[in-house]
Amino acid sequence: MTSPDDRSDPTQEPAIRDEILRLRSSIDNVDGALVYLLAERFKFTQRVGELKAQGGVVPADPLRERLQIERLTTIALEAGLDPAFAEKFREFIVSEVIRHHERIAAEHGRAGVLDTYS
Ligand SMILES: C=C(O[C@@H]1C=C(C(=O)O)C=C[C@H]1O)C(=O)O
Repeated sequence: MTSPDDRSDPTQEPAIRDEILRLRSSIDNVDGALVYLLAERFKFTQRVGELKAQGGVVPADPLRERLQIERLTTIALEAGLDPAFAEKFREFIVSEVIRHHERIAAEHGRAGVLDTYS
């Protein structure tokens, strides 16, 4: 099977080129897995957002986030990943989730107003 990276030929030296292309194929697999995992994570957080809106719970949960940071810092250190990078990545995703939850809460609020007057 060809990978999109086969079109980008990094060098004429066959041994080096072949290893880079093999590595890129594995990188493509990891990137694909990350996208699938993120899609699954957003499905779960979407449902949490709906439940929070129903239950009148605010979107952000700083205590839960502190526990996530502690846990992910430990895992990053064990895995040999820079924990500062792991935290930047977590924060990037969670801030997007909170934006989604704010939107769900606003929509829920509007639906509530419509219910009241319908
Ligand atoms: C998903 C939640 O809402 C927010 C998003 C979080 C996340 O994406 O992991 C964690 C805590 C909250 O700030 C939650 O409370 O579990």
